[in-house]
Amino acid sequence: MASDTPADGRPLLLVLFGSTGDLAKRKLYPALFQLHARGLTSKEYAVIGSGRHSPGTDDDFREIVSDAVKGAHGGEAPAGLDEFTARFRFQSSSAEDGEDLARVVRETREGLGADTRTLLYLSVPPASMSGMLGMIGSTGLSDDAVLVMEKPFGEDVASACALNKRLHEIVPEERVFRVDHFLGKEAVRNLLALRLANGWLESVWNREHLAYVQIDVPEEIDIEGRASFMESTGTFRDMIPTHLGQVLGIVALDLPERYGADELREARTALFRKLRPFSPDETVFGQYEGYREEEGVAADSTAETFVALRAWIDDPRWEGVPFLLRTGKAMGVSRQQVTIGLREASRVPGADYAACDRPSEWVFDLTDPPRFGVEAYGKRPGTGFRLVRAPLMLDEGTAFPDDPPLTAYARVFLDALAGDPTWFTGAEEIERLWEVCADVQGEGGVPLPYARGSFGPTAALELAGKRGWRVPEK
Ligand SMILES: NC(=O)C1=CN([C@@H]2O[C@H](COP(=O)(O)OP(=O)(O)OC[C@H]3O[C@@H](n4cnc5c(N)ncnc54)[C@H](OP(=O)(O)O)[C@@H]3O)[C@@H](O)[C@H]2O)C=CC1
Ligand SMILES: O=C1O[C@H](COP(=O)(O)O)[C@@H](O)[C@H](O)[C@H]1O
Repeated sequence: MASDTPADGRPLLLVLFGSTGDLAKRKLYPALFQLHARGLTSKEYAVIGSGRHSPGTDDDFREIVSDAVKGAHGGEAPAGLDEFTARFRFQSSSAEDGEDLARVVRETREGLGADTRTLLYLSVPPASMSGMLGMIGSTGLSDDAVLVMEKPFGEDVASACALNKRLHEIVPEERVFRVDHFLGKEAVRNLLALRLANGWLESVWNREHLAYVQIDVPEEIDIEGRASFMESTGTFRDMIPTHLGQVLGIVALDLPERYGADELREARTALFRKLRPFSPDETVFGQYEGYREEEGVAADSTAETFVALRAWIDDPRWEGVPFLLRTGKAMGVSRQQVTIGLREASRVPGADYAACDRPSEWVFDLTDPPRFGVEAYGKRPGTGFRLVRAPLMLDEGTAFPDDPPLTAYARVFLDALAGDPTWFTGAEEIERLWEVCADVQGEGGVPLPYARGSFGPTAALELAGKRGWRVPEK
C-alpha cells in the first residue's frame, strides 16, 4: 500500500468524462492543479476532457480549466498554470458514440509511451453511468485502464447491483475505484485515526458514554444551475447513501484489526448490515421556497433539496443512540460537522450550571482544512463557581504549515494514481446502503417547504429531540 507516494514514473493519461460539469470545474481541476504544483503527478501526463457537447476548440476548453483553477486561487493565476492547462484537450463522446474518443486516446497513449497508465474518470450523472460503461467497454477504452467512478453509485438497490455487474464485465474489481470524496477528507480519516490511536477514546465510544451522534451538512448554496441533477437525483440520493452514510460508517464501525482496504471495507459493510432500514416516520424531506422557480425546475417539482433523518444501529455498542443525519441546500450556514454528544454528568447542587445549555460534545469539522474540537465546560475565572464553555480546538490547517493538507479530491486522485483502494467504497457496502434507504425512497411524497437561510422544516428540527441540533456557528 502506497497511499502517500506520488504516482510511479510511468506516464499518465487521464480521460475525464463530464469535464464541463460543476464537479470538474469546482473540485477536480483545482485538485489536479494542487497535485501538479506539488509534483505529485507523473512527470509525463495528459488530460483528455470529454462530454457530449464540445465547449469549442481545445483552447476554449483550456480556458474553462484555467478559470476553474483561478477560481480556487482567489481569481489569480497561480505559477505554472499555463504549463498545466497545456496538457488538456477535449474530445466529444457519448454512450452511443465513443469511436473518435477511443482513437484520440490511442494516439495520445502512443505519444506518451508504451507503458502509459490510463485512468478513466466518470464524473457524469448516475443515470448515464451504465450507458457510458457500455461504450467504454465496446470501444476498448477500458482495456488496461483504471476506472474511477463518481457517486452516487446507482439510484437504488437494483440499479447499483446492475451497475456492479456491468462494471465487472469490462474491468476486474482491482481496477475499479468508486469515489466518495468525503472519504478523501483529512478530517474523516482523522476520525478513524483518533479512534485507532487513543485507547481512552475507544473505551468510551459506546452507548454507556455517548448520547447521540449528529452528522450535519447544511449548505448555504442553492442548486446553482444544477437543476437537472437535482430534479433527477434529489438530495436524498445525492448525499445520504453516499457521504453521510459513509461518515456514519467511519464513526460507528468496529475497529478493524489491521489498517487495510479489505479490512476497512469489511468493517463498514458489517456495520451497514446492522444499520436499521431508515423509516419514513423518522425522515423529513424539504424543498426550499423558490426552488420551483429556478430555471430548469418543473413548476410542480417534488424533488427534495433537504433531508433529515434519525437512524439506529442494531448492535449492543449503539443500542438506543440516535444517529441524526441532516443536509440541504439554501440553508442558514455551510458546515460539515460530526457532533458526538456525551452523556451528561449528574449535576452537583450549589454549582452554577446556568451556562451549560448543551452536554459536552466532540465536534469534528469535515471541511478543508479540518478542525477537531472538544466542547467542554470549566470554571469561569472570578467570583462564585460558575461553569462556562471552555472549547479546545485543534486546527489541522495551521498545525502543520510545512505540509498543508491536500483537498479531498487531490487525495482521491493521488490514491487512485497510487492504486490504493483503502478510502474508496466497495460493491457490497453500497448495495447494502441502498437497501437501508429503500423504504424511504419514493416515500417522501411532497417535501415540506422551508425558508431560504433556515435550518429546514420544523419537523426536521423536532427529530433531534430535547437537545436539538447543534447549531453550527457562522
Ligand atoms: N457537483 C458537485 O459538487 C459534486 C458532484 N459529484 C458527482 O459528480 C457527477 C457529476 O456531477 P456534476 O458535475 O455536478 O454534474 P453536471 O450536471 O454539472 O455535469 C455533468 C457532466 O456530465 C456530462 N453529461 C451529462 N449527461 C451525460 C450523459 N448522458 N452522458 C455523458 N455525459 C453526460 C455533462 O456534459 P454533456 O452534457 O456535454 O455531456 C457534464 O460535463 C455526479 O455523479 C455527481 O453526483 C460528486 C461530488 C460533488
Ligand atoms: O457530492 C456532493 O457534495 C457536495 C458537498 O461536498 P464538498 O465537500 O465538495 O463541498 C454537494 O454540494 C453536492 O451537491 C454533492 O453532489
